[in-house]
Amino acid sequence: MILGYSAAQVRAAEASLLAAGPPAELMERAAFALAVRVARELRQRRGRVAGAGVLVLVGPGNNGGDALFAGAELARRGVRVLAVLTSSSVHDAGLAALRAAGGRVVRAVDDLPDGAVPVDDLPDGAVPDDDVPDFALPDGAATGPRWVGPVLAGVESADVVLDGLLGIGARGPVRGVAAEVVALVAGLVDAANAEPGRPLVVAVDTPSGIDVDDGALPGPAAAPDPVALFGPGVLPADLTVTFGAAKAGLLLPPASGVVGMIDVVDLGLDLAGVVPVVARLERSDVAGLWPVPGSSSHKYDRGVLGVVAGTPRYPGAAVLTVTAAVRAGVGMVRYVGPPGVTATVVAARPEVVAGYGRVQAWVVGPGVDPLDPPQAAHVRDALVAAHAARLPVVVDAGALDLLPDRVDPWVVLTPHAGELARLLAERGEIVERGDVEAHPLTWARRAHALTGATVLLKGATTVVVGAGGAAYSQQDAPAWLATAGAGDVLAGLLGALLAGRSDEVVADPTLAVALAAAAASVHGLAAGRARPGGPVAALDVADALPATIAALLAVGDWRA
Ligand SMILES: NC(=O)C1=CN([C@@H]2O[C@H](COP(=O)(O)OP(=O)(O)OC[C@H]3O[C@@H](n4cnc5c(N)ncnc54)[C@H](OP(=O)(O)O)[C@@H]3O)[C@@H](O)[C@H]2O)[C@@H](O)CC1
Ligand SMILES: [K+]
Repeated sequence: MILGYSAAQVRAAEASLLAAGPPAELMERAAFALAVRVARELRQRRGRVAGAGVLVLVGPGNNGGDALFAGAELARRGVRVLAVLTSSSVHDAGLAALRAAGGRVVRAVDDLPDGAVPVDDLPDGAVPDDDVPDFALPDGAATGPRWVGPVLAGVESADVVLDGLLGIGARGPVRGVAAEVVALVAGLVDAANAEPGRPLVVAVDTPSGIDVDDGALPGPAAAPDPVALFGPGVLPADLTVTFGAAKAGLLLPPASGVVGMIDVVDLGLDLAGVVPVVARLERSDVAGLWPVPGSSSHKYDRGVLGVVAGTPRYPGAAVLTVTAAVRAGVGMVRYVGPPGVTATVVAARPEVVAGYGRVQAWVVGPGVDPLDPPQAAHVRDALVAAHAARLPVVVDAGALDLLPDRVDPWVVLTPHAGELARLLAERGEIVERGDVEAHPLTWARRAHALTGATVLLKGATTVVVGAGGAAYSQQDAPAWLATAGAGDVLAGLLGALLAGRSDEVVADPTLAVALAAAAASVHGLAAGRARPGGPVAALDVADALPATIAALLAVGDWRA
């Protein structure tokens, strides 16, 4: 499990370590680990470290200090290091170390005296002069500040760009020259995306331009400058090397989309007893949550799932939901719907039993039109019956419009951003889809507070919140999974999980939150397994569930 903490939690945990030893020691350890990680990337990309090019973007604080010390270590290993300073004062000891190791420095500050050259500190003989090459400005940038040329050349000749502009001290959108550097470098890297030699962007602790605590992207979303050269207010990373513990913002959307791989450097922080802001389940965690039948299990204790899904207009949603539940290993499915849809469902899945009966959990809503009286009545009946019998329910799609004001915490809502905005607006909040997308954790929490339900907010990164403040973020799905019917499969899969552990979920509703996160994870993994690297249809995802679950459980066994 990856645990994501707030900047304040990390600083508090660091305080005791800082009190125990010299303050520079932590930074040296962080920087050394970062340099080793970058060296590994360079070796993989080029076969050797010496002779590689690394561009280091340096901000005013300790994040810049980390980057400078790492740059120094890389320079000692024969890497051509060019540091871009975005502030008139940077970490002194880090800068001295970089200079001593033969690194070169460009000052990207607006207050250069007339006639000053932005490149300084070229140690005699340490680096050939042509290492900071001609600064040909592209069209449209000819009037840009003088540092633009060296930065352009630096990006062009870099194997790795190290983003040490801002870490956990960042507040709001990137300001000043650093914002221009972010925009320029992000634009250049993006433009080079299709090229084989595009530099790898490694974020130091966090990508600059994200909100470290809630994963928001407070800067401009697109080019602030009409010249296409300049990009957005964040520098997307391929790899984030984060120190001490993962920061919550790395796990939370939308920032989770710009952090790349996450590597946590252990600094020996003591976070015991500190409740993380958000958690991400890894495969072994999901395996541990899965209800696995024992030798004496029968279909009833494996869970019976009631499903109210589909209408004559959307029969496919019912087929997808029950197929996913059956494929996920539920003991039995009871389907409730109009006769024509029932016939289609039973033809597709002969295991399904039609009509009401005893169940351990419900899924209501996939493919249901809330204005379709018979199915809307079934949804309402199921919600009432589930509340009376204390049974978990997945409330999806059309059933979200039929939700009572308050529900039990073992009721799991599965909206996407637009549906969540509508649900919140109906409860008096002034919020639109874009607001939910910009601050998904905040609005999912609000929906939980207003309704009492566990809330699974679907997206490229899925956020789940619920009882006790528990929050998860899962990012296991390929982009191809954004396809019709994928939500129906998720609802059926989650229903199977809740039915399999129904009593435990009601006894401890935080389990509903974890199981919803597990379902989101398996959903994404199954999509990847169904059609690796290519388009995937919803039914393919459902069909890939048994093999996906088997592979997860094999990992679980191996770890045990
Ligand atoms: N603590 C530890 O033990 C360890 C910490 N470590 C490292 O330290 C990092 C934290 O360092 P930090 O506290 O110096 O903050 P950092 O992120 O460098 O930025 C602060 C500077 O940025 C400025 N600034 C703020 N917002 C801005 C914006 N939007 N746009 C532009 N500027 C902005 C802000 O200015 P101010 O707002 O104060 O005017 C201030 O000058 C941490 O992420 C990790 O890398 C590791 O070495 C391990 C040990
Ligand atoms: K950074």
